[in-house]
Amino acid sequence: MKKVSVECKNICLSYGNNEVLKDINIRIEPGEFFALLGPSGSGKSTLLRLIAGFNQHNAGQLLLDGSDITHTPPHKRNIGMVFQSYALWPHLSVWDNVAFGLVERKLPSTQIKEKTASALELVGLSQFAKRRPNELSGGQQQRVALARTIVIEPQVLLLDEPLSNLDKKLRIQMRRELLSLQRRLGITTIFVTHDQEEAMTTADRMAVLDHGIVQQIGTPTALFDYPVNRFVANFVGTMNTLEGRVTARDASKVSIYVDAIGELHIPVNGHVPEGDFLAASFRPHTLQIHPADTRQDPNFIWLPGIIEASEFLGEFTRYQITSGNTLITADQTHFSDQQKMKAGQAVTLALTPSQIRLLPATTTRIG
Ligand SMILES: Nc1ncnc2c1ncn2[C@@H]1O[C@H](COP(=O)(O)OP(=O)(O)OP(=O)(O)O)[C@@H](O)[C@H]1O
Repeated sequence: MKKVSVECKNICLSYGNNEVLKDINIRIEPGEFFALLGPSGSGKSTLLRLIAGFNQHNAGQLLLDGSDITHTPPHKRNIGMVFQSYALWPHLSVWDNVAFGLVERKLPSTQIKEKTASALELVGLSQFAKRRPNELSGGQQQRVALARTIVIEPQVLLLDEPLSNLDKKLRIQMRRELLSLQRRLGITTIFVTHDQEEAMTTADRMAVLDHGIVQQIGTPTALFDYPVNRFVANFVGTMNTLEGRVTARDASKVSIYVDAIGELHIPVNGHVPEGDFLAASFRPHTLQIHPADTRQDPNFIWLPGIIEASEFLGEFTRYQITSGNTLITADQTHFSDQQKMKAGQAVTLALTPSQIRLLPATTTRIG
């Protein structure tokens, strides 16, 4: 099957006065597994339904393999969609649910038989063909919904929170299955989720949406390592930020003055936003906690801290530490009970300069 691209160009959609999608520009490459990630109400499902043809945009273009499909009705788009609720026919067997789209398209019965059998085999449900949906587990129903969609051989597969009805263990298993199926079929797939772990573990690339605006598009690693703002940074993980007033900037470093801490000199590493205030941002795993009297290696940026609380999470311990006026999260591995820091203990935090990102600050005035 030919792999196709999907492109949204300057797409806007409003419900009355409510602008739900604002100037969306995304290009999804042929064969890509692409996630739309964002909080509830950010417009993910609206965008997916628009690609399927169930919603109509007010402005912009929607291109499938380079051709504008804005005015093509849903059934002529060759796009398959799996709904969050699965939307299976309760009175039909698994076999008839999967064969439904082929019967509707009036395919010869031998082809219906062949294609239905192979779709069921693909999702590992051949032995359940005679059952009704209510005689299946959630994960099995989800596979029927997938088989029913891929049996018609769409050029694009749309998945609206397909795993949200499953418990955590099954969700992890199903997302692996989904990814392996997508890889075997090579079908361009767009996947809506509000679960960052789901998006990060499966997507080739993803777009983070907030209030109908695309905040950033990129690979999971790029979004985690180089978020463009604090919304993206915190949506794909935990990010510490120290906001400060810019005191100097040149091509190689930016200095900011942070209240109750002092001046920090941060090497330029990637894009530096404009503005008089910036947020020095760093992930919890990039920090090291040392006793307060440690000799301070000039290759690190050192911050004073007081341990507030700790949580043992098995593979690491998460510490909450006050530094200046800010609460900082630091993750540390391999602490024995003896080495564990206690609440109230004075410590020094070592920050690796290359791991610090400069992001726009939320405040324009400090103090
Ligand atoms: N048919 C509709 N009529 C009017 N407003 C709508 C309609 N469908 C969605 N909206 C509004 O559009 C916005 C985006 O909704 P959408 O369902 O796309 O968000 P979402 O990111 O998919 O959220 P969730 O994760 O909760 O499904 C919301 O403010 C919602 O209330």
